Amino acid sequence: MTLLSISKVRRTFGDVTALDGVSLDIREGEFFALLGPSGCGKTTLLRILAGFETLDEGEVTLAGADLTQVPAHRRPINLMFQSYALFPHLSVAGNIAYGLQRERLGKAEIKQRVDEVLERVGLTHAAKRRPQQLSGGQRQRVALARAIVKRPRLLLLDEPLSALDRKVRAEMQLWLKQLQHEVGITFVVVTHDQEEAMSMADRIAVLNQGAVEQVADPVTLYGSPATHFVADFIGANNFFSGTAVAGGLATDAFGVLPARGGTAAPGSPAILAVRPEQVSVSGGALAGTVVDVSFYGGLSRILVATGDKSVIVHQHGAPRVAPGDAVELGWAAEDAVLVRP
Ligand SMILES: Nc1ncnc2c1ncn2[C@@H]1O[C@H](COP(=O)(O)OP(=O)(O)OP(=O)(O)O)[C@@H](O)[C@H]1O
Repeated sequence: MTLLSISKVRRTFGDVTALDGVSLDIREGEFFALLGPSGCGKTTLLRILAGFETLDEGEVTLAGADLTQVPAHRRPINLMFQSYALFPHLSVAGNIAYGLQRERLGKAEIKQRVDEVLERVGLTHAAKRRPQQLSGGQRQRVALARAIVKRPRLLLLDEPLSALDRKVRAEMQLWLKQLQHEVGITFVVVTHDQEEAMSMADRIAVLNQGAVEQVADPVTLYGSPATHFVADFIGANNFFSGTAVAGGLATDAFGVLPARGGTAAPGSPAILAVRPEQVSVSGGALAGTVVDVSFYGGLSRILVATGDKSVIVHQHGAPRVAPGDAVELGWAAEDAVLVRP
């Protein structure tokens, strides 16, 4: 069931078009990510949903009711900022209780809800501590506790993990996803980090220059990107340009390269995208020379020169080629996809 419906939303700032007719449907209970590079408009969209920003055109409804006329504090929506902005003079429990106290709930109910949420985020033992006595990951969990204790219908998270270091971030990604499934609140997270979006979200909208390029689940986005931008933004990829034909892409330099049809119409200009892990180094039709090999433990990254192009190949485990080796690059047609330029 659709919880949040965003329809043809436009927002300009002077001559900058931050949102250029964005339409999205977000389902009840979903973990949804808005992903895109800096400046693509994702924060503006989040702020519109939260009620801190107005729109020029378009509609936003929550459970069928117009949201745009509802002031920020009356919306059943909570926004968790990038900087968690915890009150330094309040304890962890005090920080979490704050919003409920402002709603003038009874003491007993506040205590019960705070205790429940503390347990949910694994911070019962730290209830009396001050924010500055916590680690970055723990502070993050307090901020989340504070947001979910109010039981919003929709929780908006702006780059929620960006303040954390890499290792803690990876743990928090898993934790956040579990938490979301447990509490069942619809999450909309803004991020420019494609790995973060891929690992957490049920569905992702990829934004580029104020417009939605594609909305899909992570596996579909990775395996069947609709556009060159999506294929490039998500994960590593190799690209060839040419004309879509039956069975692949016609190129000037390499003849017809095998690929599935994807989103490119036959006869039209198209880009072939093939993931490095789908490219093999023997038995293919593209003659090349290994230029560089790097080993990353579980993965080897091999750079091959063919014609005037460099192709990246990933091999599982230790490399099985060395610089200077002659190779024959190839891939199966179903492992490459034609996308719109
Ligand atoms: N209040 C404002 N006044 C003028 N321009 C703005 C304002 N807010 C946003 N913009 C512009 O609108 C565009 C989209 O900004 P937005 O903050 O939504 O992007 P973003 O994808 O969230 O980027 P980032 O990841 O860097 O925060 C940018 O070009 C930005 O400079």
